[in-house]
Amino acid sequence: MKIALIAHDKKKDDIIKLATAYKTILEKHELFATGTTGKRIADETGLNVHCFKSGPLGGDQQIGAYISDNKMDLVLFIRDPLTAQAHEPDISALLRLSDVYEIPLATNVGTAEVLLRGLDAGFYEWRDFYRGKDREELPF
Ligand SMILES: O=C(CO)COP(=O)(O)O
Repeated sequence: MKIALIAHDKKKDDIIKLATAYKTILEKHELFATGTTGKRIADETGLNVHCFKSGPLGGDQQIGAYISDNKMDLVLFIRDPLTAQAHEPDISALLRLSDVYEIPLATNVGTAEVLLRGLDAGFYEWRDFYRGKDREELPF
């Protein structure tokens, strides 16, 4: 599965803890991230992460493009709900596209843990079926 990992600045320590705790699950998958989040995860956990641009410079949009191309299976976006973000429209667009394409999306660590455990238990095997199919072939 292709997994996107994103965290706002005040949540970066939380996503490092999450990635460390679930490293044995995450390392079985292909990991993507916005720039700063991805660099920290790679440096601090040793996981292999493909880094897009930093979020404020277009990284959220790049992940959104992957979703719309049916090339992302899961989004773990640990958001900071208490700080205004200059690139809020990009964030909203990413969340919206996750919903448009029915991609499982966590916006906090609690949900991210449930999704990672569900992933490891095989709950997302339906994504293997739909990945690579054209938009017209999808059921939504
Ligand atoms: O701002 C972000 C997501 O909206 C995260 O971007 P960085 O990982 O580059 O800090």
